Amino acid sequence: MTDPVTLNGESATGEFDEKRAQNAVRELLIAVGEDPDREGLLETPARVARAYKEIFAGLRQRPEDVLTTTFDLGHDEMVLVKDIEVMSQCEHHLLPFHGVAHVGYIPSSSGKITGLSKLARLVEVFARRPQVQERLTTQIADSLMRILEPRGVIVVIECEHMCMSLRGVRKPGAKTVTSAVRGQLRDATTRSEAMSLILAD
Ligand SMILES: Nc1nc2c(ncn2[C@@H]2O[C@H](COP(=O)(O)OP(=O)(O)OP(=O)(O)O)[C@@H](O)[C@H]2O)c(=O)[nH]1
Ligand SMILES: [Zn+2]
Repeated sequence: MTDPVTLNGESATGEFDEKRAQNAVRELLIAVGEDPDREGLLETPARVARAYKEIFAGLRQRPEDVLTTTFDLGHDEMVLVKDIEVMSQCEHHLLPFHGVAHVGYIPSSSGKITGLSKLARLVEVFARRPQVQERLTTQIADSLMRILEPRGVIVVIECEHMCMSLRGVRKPGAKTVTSAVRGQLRDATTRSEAMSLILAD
């Protein structure tokens, strides 16, 4: 069940209307001057609808759904997963932005931790929505803080935006770096320890 509170906007439903998506793609093809009834395009509205369902699947997932496995290992020092591949869609142009996310946290004093893969799954939940990179970064950090109750969180994301490469200003290769730092990771020493781990090869 989708919890609208975790969605990007208050009136978003998270529901996927396949027929409506197909009609919209057909309309778009006509709008760009194509013939949606030519053979090569006959299946395109259905294919694009299925593709959109997949790339926006995060609208039907909650962070709680993926941060399920937690265990108390008594490890209360920093855990950092680096270079998690990010593929998201910019909400301004519905074009991809892609790159990597680095997600780290300092567990609660009881040592409550989650599975490493769950951090990558968490990135997916928020990446598979119409996004801006800043919100993607803060949503990951804030949901980790809320669900895992760690002493601190750091999320750094580096992405190239197709809307800047393919069109508009046309600057391929430009990277946008965003960060969200919470709790004890805001302290200068811990933060620089995390940053040196992130920057190390
Ligand atoms: N802050 C932020 N901006 C983004 C992101 N993705 C795309 N944008 C920017 O959103 C802006 C939208 O600007 P507009 O002037 O409304 O749109 P536009 O005429 O298509 O802009 P240009 O890309 O400059 O041609 C652009 O500057 C994009 O680079 C993002 O994740 N975060
Ligand atoms: Zn864009």
